[in-house]
Amino acid sequence: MTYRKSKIENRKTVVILGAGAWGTALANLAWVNGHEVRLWSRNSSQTLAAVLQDAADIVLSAISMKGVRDVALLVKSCPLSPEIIFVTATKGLDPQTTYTPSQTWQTEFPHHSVVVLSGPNLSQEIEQELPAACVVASKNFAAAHQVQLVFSSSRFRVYTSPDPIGVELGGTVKNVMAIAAGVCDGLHLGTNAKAALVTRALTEMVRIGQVLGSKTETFYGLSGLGDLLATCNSPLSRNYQVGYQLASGKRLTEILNTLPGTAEGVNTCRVLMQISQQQNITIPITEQVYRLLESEVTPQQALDELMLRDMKPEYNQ
Ligand SMILES: NC(=O)C1=CN([C@@H]2O[C@H](COP(=O)(O)OP(=O)(O)OC[C@H]3O[C@@H](n4cnc5c(N)ncnc54)[C@H](OP(=O)(O)O)[C@@H]3O)[C@@H](O)[C@H]2O)C=CC1
Ligand SMILES: O=C(CO)COP(=O)(O)O
Repeated sequence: MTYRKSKIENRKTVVILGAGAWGTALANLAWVNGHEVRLWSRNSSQTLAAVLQDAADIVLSAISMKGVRDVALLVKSCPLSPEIIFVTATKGLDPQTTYTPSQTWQTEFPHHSVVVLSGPNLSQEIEQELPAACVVASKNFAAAHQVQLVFSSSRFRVYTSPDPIGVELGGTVKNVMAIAAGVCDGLHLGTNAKAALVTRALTEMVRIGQVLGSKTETFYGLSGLGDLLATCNSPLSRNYQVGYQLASGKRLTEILNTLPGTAEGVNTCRVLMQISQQQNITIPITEQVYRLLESEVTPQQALDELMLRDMKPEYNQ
């Protein structure tokens, strides 16, 4: 599907891969700014090669994590301009490689710039034209700035960052924390418990990020704390919904069968357990979410495990 609007200066051709909730919302943001937008999904009538022809400037992937590698390989099989900037908006981790989406794209396209787009961006609110902000992060500032120009508007404020992995990990790990927050609210544990959970969740995100090569301050920005607050506090979040419904006693398969769209936190939790074992990272909240998803503990048992961990200082010296 191709959308065209009136001519603007510096008009770009933006190909969006993935016509789900987030891909469609991002397509609209670029389109209202006057760019040519082509939206592609695996069910499209047009082939990917046809959509990518005539020198697309930006190729943005909003594919669920499970499809990222296959789609990246499909893109690689098409003729491409060497100038194309890849943007990834997926929040997940590859179970086979443990790579982030940007690492997957960069591996397949080592000579192209890759930009991560992430932030507190519940797609339903963005579709309602409510104001929001996000971060675009890349090792190549010029590429991040081009993406900033394409998506910025009076209702979508876009910041740049030089820390793509940090920005990506914030959006990815908080999905696991949103499952925990949903459990917390589903069990009606109160405001104190929720504040403690979200605060310790941020500490856990920083700890993971430090081992995986991110800047600590990135986690205190929009893509870390910002996205954590949005998803841990909104019933619009699918990950929060997973936790909330687990707390009511529903089984995971039953919840996922009726969930609208993707809850990446379920898969991310499993990959984080793999990474924590390989890298020896302490991730108590993620571990309890994992055990809950695997039906090894009840929500109440998961809570007890977290409350009765060994006593320790708030910050390790
Ligand atoms: N919705 C939101 O508020 C936000 C979502 N995100 C992230 O964006 C990503 C997509 O989320 P969202 O749009 O909500 O999810 P949806 O489930 O609505 O859409 C997922 C998209 O990915 C495609 N897809 C899934 N599996 C495959 C596959 N194996 N091969 C090819 N394509 C595939 C789907 O195609 P098909 O329709 O054919 O199944 C669909 O186009 C997730 O990583 C999510 O965490 C980030 C910020 C906000
Ligand atoms: O990432 C999101 C908001 O920033 C969307 O969260 P969910 O995938 O949990 O719906």
